[in-house]
Amino acid sequence: MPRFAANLSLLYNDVDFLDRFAAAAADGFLGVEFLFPYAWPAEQLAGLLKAHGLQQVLFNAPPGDWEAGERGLACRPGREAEFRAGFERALGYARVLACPRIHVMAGLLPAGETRDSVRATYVANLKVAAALAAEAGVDVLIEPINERDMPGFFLNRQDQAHALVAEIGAPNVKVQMDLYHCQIVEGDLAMKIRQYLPTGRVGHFQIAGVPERHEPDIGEIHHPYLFRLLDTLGWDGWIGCEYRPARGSAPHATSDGLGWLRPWLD
Ligand SMILES: O=C(O)[C@@H](O)C(=O)CO
Ligand SMILES: [Mg+2]
Repeated sequence: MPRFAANLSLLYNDVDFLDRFAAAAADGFLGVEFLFPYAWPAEQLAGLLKAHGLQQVLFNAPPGDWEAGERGLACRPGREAEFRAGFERALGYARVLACPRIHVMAGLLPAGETRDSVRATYVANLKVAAALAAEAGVDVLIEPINERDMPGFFLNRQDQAHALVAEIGAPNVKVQMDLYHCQIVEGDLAMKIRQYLPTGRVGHFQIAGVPERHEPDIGEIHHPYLFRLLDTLGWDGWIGCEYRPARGSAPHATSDGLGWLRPWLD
């Protein structure tokens, strides 16, 4: 049976961030993920996880200046020291939160650069992150993201991600297979899962309805088929619920829209 984690950056966003842990636990989630924890002390977040019986399953390394539009530093030549310092900060949080994986966002292509011209920078940065993470027993995840949501993002396709994982050559670097992005960029989700899951190089899944990124039962993907497929293929990791709730009304919009999840929680 798939295990579902609530993405606390997108779900329960009609309550304060620190109240989302309790809300997720009350809805039956056993795991949570979020984008960035850095506005709060790690110990405070660890206390909330413990109080509500939750596991932290994923969060992101610092992405550079998010407010200024940056979406990761890994592919940015000249930012290597900042990338490393940010990743070390993330590892500190991972230790306190007992979180076994960190997502490293690739970043936007700098003006005048191409995917080929920044590839060596990206690979070198990921090798550094992988070595640091290995000492802490943590996996480093890389996520292909669609360019409608993030124009100019370096990493967009599953085949590109798996080729990079092979080139980086570290056992703790894996792909974060977000089926929402995968559907928008490539489609053919079931066949992609069948192709990549047996490689052992998929470290996490995420889901949302396509194209609006609302609940998984809104839109063009039939998720129950994919959940059964993941079960059949023996996936025992997590599926992050990373969508913007569209049903119900505040302060219960997320809970009101969880009808799709209930059959899978038993
Ligand atoms: O899919 C996404 O957008 C996220 O998983 C992420 O980490 C970057 O926003
Ligand atoms: Mg995602």
